[in-house]
Amino acid sequence: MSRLDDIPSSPGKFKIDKSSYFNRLRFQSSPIKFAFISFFLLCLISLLFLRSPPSVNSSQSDPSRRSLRTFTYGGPAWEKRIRASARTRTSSNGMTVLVTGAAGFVGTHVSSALKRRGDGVIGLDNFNDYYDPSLKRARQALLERSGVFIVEGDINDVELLRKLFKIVSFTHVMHLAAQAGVRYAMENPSSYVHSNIAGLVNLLEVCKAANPQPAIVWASSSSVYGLNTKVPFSEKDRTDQPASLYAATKKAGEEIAHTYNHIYGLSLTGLRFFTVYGPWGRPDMAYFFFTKDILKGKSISIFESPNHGTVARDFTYIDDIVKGCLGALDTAEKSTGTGGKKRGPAQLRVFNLGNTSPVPVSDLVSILERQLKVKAKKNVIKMPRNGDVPFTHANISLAQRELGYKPTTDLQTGLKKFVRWYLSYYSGGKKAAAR
Ligand SMILES: O=C(O)[C@H]1O[C@H](OP(=O)(O)OP(=O)(O)OC[C@H]2O[C@@H](n3ccc(=O)[nH]c3=O)[C@H](O)[C@@H]2O)[C@H](O)[C@@H](O)[C@@H]1O
Repeated sequence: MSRLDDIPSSPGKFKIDKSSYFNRLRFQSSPIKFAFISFFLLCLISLLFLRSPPSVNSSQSDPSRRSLRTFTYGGPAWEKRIRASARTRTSSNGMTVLVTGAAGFVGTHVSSALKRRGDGVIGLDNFNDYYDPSLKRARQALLERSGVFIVEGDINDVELLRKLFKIVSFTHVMHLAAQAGVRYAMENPSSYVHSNIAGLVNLLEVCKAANPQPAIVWASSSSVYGLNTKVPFSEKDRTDQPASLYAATKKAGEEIAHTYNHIYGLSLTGLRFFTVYGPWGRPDMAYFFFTKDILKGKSISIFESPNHGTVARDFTYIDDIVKGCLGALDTAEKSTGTGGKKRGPAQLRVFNLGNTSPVPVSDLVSILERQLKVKAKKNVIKMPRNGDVPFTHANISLAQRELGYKPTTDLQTGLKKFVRWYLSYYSGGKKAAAR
């Protein structure tokens, strides 16, 4: 029984009055009818508009829950900054590199190293808030002082990418923009698909259509080895058992790279980074937030594998990674296609960039304790089912042979540099870290 039927007095009359009123509206007054329908449609459109994802220059959408922002670009002053930043110092054989994710940890260091040696560099970054964007802004300011301009935009923005390729004839793309982090993939899976798969495809689409096509070097990850137990991890080992969605998207990226190399003749080099750390690092990584928490007197969780086994990582210092990136750019052959058509076989490579000496996480904590001169409040727990793997260990002989890659910084030395930077960046040490 509907609630209307509960009305005790004259329900018929009530109903008759109501229907005759609507009958009058429907059949006798077309202007009122028109106004009523228009108002209804307007409300519906507004509702749909408000519910749809925000547009970025109206050519892209961002399903990530974090990056709800729009970008503005264009104009003669903007183009002038791009041209200035892209200028090479050594006019003969300098590269012109588009660095995506330039305000990120590795992106900042690579951009700065390229600029220092005279290459032309244009950065691209969407400045999302996966971690404190003010750190990204500080890195941007650092790069600006050395003459690197970062364009604010997303790799999914096809119009922006086309525009950049129209203004600058990039010889290389160093693709570092990605949704990083292993554990966050369980919280926000779509951001990984958006950046690491859709974004990569979008970028490769623009690269394949460019004339000339650039050579592309991009960041894969040690996480592609997943549950592989054969150590040290070699590029020939199986990578078909990813333990996290993050790893799965990086593995997918390697397959996508194969496709674009095969169909369009794009020169592609994937670099499997092994837990990169150092100054200007990522606050979502363990060594970074352990430092912060130790200084704040907060307890930290140290994971252990089943049967009290240690969890270890082949921690790799940022300067060594930068050398590997530059080595990959320097040895990258030209793409063979033009304007979307393949003209011959092109280079396709994958390299491990690790340190070759895994260190237990508990040792990492001991080193931090010594350098911070503060005892950590340790909470040893069984590794949660969060996508983490128990250990990583790189075999780097291929990168050594082909890129001249030779890591020289051990964890103790690298962490010392990180801690020095951390304390000076969050000046005031303990006090500032507690902010
Ligand atoms: O090598 C890689 O490819 C990956 O390296 C890191 O991932 P991860 O090695 O897991 O680095 P952290 O998140 O800094 O963790 C380091 C170690 O600390 C452990 N950990 C982490 C968090 C925590 O609370 N406790 C803890 O013991 C982890 O299990 C891991 O063994 C990066 O976060 C990834 O983006 C990157 O792709």
